[in-house]
Amino acid sequence: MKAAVIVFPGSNCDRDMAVAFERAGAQVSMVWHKDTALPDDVDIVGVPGGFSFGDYLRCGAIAAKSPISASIKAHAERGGYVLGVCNGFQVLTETGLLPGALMRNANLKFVCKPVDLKVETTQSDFTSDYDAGQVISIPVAHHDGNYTVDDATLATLRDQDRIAFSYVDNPNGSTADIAGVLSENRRVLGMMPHPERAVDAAHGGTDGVAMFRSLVASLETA
Ligand SMILES: NC(=O)CC[C@H](N)C(=O)O
Repeated sequence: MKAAVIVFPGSNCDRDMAVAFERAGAQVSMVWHKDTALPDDVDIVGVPGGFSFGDYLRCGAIAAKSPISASIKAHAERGGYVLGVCNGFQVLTETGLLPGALMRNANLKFVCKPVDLKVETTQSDFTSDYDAGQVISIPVAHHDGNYTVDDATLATLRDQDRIAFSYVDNPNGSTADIAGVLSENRRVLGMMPHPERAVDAAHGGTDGVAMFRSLVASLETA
């Protein structure tokens, strides 16, 4: 299974995401944002966390205009998998691959701590190794994590079972406590918490491992 992890100026979780994929058994290439093409036969693109372009304009807005972003969009539009974490989730909303926007945290502060998440759906290759309703602990680290959608979009996300994770104790003001959402075809996941920072006992927890393992296992058998 082949993964590509995108590197923007200011990415800081790119290596962590690569290690998480590698430990789950994926072959990983790092792809600079100025490249125009993804490696051949890539199964999943990881859009990592960080502060791309210093968070100027809006978090993720400049990265969404990088040359590689058109290829990420094309990959998703032909049914390819994409995982966007934190700044990566912000990039995916800015490209239009996922609905909604990540606004400034409700308390206007940077929040950096492990949080409890409820697994809202197991109907995706990202979440199938968890149990429905399972509570997992995954770290957050952001100042613009306040996921905001209008009522009609929220109703669609609920009707289509596209809320992947919700916060048990909402740290940022997100609509309906949403921590992560899936695309309509369930192959693009964006989430503010960092599963790649929870894949080793030294991280203080390993609840992120199941996501990378289930992805690699399902993409290998696909
Ligand atoms: N860890 C991250 O990816 C942070 C994303 C973004 N820079 C924010 O603070 O909201």
